[in-house]
Amino acid sequence: MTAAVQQSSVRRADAQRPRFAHPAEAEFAAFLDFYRIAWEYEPRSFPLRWQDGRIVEQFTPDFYLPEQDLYVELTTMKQSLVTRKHRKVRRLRELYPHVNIVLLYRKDYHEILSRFGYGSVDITSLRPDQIERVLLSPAEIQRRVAELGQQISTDYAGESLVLVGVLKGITFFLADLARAITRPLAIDYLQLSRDLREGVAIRKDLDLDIRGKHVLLVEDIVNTGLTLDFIMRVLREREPASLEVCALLDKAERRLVSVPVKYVGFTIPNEFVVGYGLDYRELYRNLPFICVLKREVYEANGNGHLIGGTGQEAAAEAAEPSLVATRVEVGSG
Ligand SMILES: O=P(O)(O)OC[C@H]1O[C@H](OP(=O)(O)OP(=O)(O)O)[C@H](O)[C@@H]1O
Ligand SMILES: Nc1nc2[nH]cnc2c(=O)[nH]1
Repeated sequence: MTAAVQQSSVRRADAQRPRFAHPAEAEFAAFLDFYRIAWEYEPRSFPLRWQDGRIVEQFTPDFYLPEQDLYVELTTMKQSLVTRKHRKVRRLRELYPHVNIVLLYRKDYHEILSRFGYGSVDITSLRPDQIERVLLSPAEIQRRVAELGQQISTDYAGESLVLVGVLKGITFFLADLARAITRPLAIDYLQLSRDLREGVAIRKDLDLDIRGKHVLLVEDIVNTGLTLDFIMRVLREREPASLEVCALLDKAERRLVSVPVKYVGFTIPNEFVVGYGLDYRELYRNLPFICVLKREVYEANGNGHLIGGTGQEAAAEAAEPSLVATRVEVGSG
């Protein structure tokens, strides 16, 4: 079964956007949307003071970020406002010690990102303005990987399996998926070489004998399907008891060869993506989220940070604008 569910929950349609009391709030909401951080606007009021049993003062923080169970109150540099807000936040913390709240200045918006797993944006020399858009946040990836792990554990009940990862893009997905699967499993790796004249070949073969084993081939992304088709044919010859595929990302509209992908994390549009193992000329694998790069990042020739020479063409090809779609879907196998 493959269920396709629209996955734009954190980006709401204009009609659903609340009426913000202040432009700074609209700006903060846009910032959260860009990084695909879920938010609610003023969902709860906290009574702060009572008189004769009646509430005479209450505080409604601007935002609630459910993924971190965190309330955010925005503030400006205007001292009178800041002092009043500090007092309210202090009082709220006294009365409701279990409630997490931060008072946030505009200049500090980016600080909040580390709480949501975005700490590597700076250390990998990928500036936020080089990101066309964040396609999948760390939280979205982790939720889906957990679901895949559960489903695979159920499907392989009573069995053990061999996870075969295709290097190198698989690094983080395989590590996370393996820990989300509750069946006994072995892990092995394949690496391929690609040559324009000689085609695809195995550069690093499996260490394990997979004959009679339940093999789950794990890929970071399926695009044309040519890589997967080659690997499936090689592995089938070794007569495993079963052979299935789990791919984190599926660019279904790019498919040239039909390949059976039983478990799909996300069906994504035809854009060149990096992060969470996926590279552009060996960079950006360590981003904990998946994003589309701005064209100028991969069109800027001679960038001293870049390594290798094949990604640029792939990126340009994969980002063919006429084929760009705008949806991300979640599929379950
Ligand atoms: O469906 P296809 O069109 O064949 O493309 C999918 C392949 O491309 C990527 O590998 P890449 O060559 O980028 O290697 P890497 O994993 O080392 O980054 C990915 O890991 C798949 O193996
Ligand atoms: N990094 C990366 N590798 C790919 N291989 C096929 N498609 C992609 C992509 O979008 N990003």
